[in-house]
Amino acid sequence: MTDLVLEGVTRRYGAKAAVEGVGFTLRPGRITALLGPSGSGKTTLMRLIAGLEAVGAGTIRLGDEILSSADLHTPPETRGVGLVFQDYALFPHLSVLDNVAFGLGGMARKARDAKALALLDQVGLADRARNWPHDLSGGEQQRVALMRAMAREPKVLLLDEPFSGLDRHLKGAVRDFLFPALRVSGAAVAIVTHDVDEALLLADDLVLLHQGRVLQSGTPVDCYREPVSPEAARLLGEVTVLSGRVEEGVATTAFGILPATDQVDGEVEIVVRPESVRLDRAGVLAKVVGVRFAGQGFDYRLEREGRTLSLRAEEGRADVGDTVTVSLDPAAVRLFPKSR
Ligand SMILES: Nc1ncnc2c1ncn2[C@@H]1O[C@H](COP(=O)(O)OP(=O)(O)OP(=O)(O)O)[C@@H](O)[C@H]1O
Repeated sequence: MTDLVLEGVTRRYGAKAAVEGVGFTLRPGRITALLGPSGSGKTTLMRLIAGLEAVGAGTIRLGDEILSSADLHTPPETRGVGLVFQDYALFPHLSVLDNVAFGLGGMARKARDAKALALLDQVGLADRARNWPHDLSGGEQQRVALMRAMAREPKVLLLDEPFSGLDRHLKGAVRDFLFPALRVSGAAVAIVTHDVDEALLLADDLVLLHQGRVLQSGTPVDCYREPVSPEAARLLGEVTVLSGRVEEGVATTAFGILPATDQVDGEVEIVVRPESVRLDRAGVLAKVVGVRFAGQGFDYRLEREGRTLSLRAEEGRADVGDTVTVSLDPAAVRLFPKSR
């Protein structure tokens, strides 16, 4: 099993770079989520890895084999890379079984059908083998499309928004079967998603993209807890960026002071997530300007000195207009020297 490695990958459309100097590694048996706002280059990267686009600069290699460089381009069909797009289009004129068997090209018919049936069985659809795709629900079609891609035993599997279009319940069901199956298959898997919670929950690795560049890559825990910049932090959920000033190891903010012994004196940006703000009798006064029930808890909007901040609390103890006392959790907030 081999790593898929991107180094310095650039692709331009006219004067504009859709991706620029991108490097990351997809590892066998691991699922890497590409996360980033619309237009950050996620789909372009998938197309480059699949070989549907040529790179302008940089290399894409599978182990020692170069798949793409400025002067070399392996065609998509010989890369060993499987691609499943959002609309997971099955061939409407082929049965469910034949759709999966389609991926098994060179085999004798009987062996091919037996293997396709075994794959369908893995996802609980063996009894639907003789159906037409349109007889199946969206979630079932999704599973068939994935099995069609997996039938070829790709070394790399790319999934572009595989869960968009599925309702919440179906998403859960598809994910529960899919992710363990993908890890066992040993393929290096990349998944494009807009859903931050999904990426944090399910991926082994993240690649955070912004304007065609990688802001940060690493495990979900590392990316969430140790963002490299306020921009990277913003990609993984709600944050407030407070400005502050460090003097002699102490940062002063609108919401109180923080230890900052590892910071040089000067202006800083402080990344605060809702769960890094605590209701604290010893804290500073803040006014509640919004309360929202969020299922597992309550989201408060707090205001102090003209700055607002979100706080997540288990109990709904305060209403709009109330005053509460809060502090920032020094272990959970992150300070960055202010970029000029
Ligand atoms: N064929 C193309 N011609 C011109 N520009 C393109 C082309 N494909 C992509 N781009 C541009 O490259 C940038 C990256 O696009 P890409 O589709 O990769 O982003 P994305 O992160 O997948 O976005 P989304 O989440 O909206 O799908 C965008 O600015 C897009 O307009």
